[in-house]
Amino acid sequence: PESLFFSYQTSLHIEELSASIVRSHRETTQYRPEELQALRWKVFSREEIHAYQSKSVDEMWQHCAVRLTDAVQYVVEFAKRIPGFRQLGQNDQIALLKSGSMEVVLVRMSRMFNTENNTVFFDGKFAGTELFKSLACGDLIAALFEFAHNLCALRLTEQQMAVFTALVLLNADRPCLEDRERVQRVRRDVELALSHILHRDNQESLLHKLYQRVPVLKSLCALHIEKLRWFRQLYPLTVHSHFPPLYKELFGSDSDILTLTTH
Ligand SMILES: CCN1C(=O)COc2cc(N(CC(F)(F)F)S(=O)(=O)c3ccc(C)c(C)c3)ccc21
Repeated sequence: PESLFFSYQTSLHIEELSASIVRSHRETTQYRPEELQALRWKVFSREEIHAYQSKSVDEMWQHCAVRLTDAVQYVVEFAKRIPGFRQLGQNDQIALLKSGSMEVVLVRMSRMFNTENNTVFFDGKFAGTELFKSLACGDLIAALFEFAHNLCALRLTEQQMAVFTALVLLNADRPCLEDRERVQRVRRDVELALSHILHRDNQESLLHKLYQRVPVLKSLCALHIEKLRWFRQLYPLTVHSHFPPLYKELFGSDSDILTLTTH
């Protein structure tokens, strides 16, 4: 009957959509899970930790800003490969990336977390919270670790992570979107893909656990922006002349959207 054919067509489309998002995820993550697994016990020595802790606040912030910008660039690449994302208006693509890229970086950081010794992958090895002391934002670091730990504990597969991060980006409620309905239409198919994957993995319960963590993502990003404002007041020159342009454009207030639109 008609309905059977229709549902077959839809599920084929959803299967293809999931596969293409997972492929994009694999192509745009800096480290494969197996690489991180192999490195999981490479931790920093006391001397190395001391070296990081002796960096000045602005030096360590600059160091992290460069890494964060690098990670964001991969997220921009991932977004561009999500079917339907490129068909959105240019301004809407930028609005989604401006508000969502940090959230995706934070979700991806949970892949780089080792829950056994509470360390996160940083600069090639696994680091505990004490290494980031010179950032002088212990509350942000603690919140980052807490978030990464809780999400890592859900043991998402790469496929689940891939489709979940696509959903984080395709949020029709973001500020200053010109065509919300269009974003919602692209999002709907990705929502079907996530429930299809979770159903197939027999892990439907993960769906509400993931959605429960979205508000924490938002508060973490808000805390990051607040810290960045604090830092910018203390070290305006460092931000002005040493922070990557993409970082300032995404997280700074002066949003000249040049860097984001370079293909
Ligand atoms: C302080 C600004 N900041 C945040 O507020 C949100 O998270 C961040 C991540 C990253 N990098 C991870 C990335 F490269 F994936 F982005 S990191 O330099 O490797 C790193 C890894 C781990 C930690 C604990 C920190 C503190 C840094 C950089 C900056 C931030």
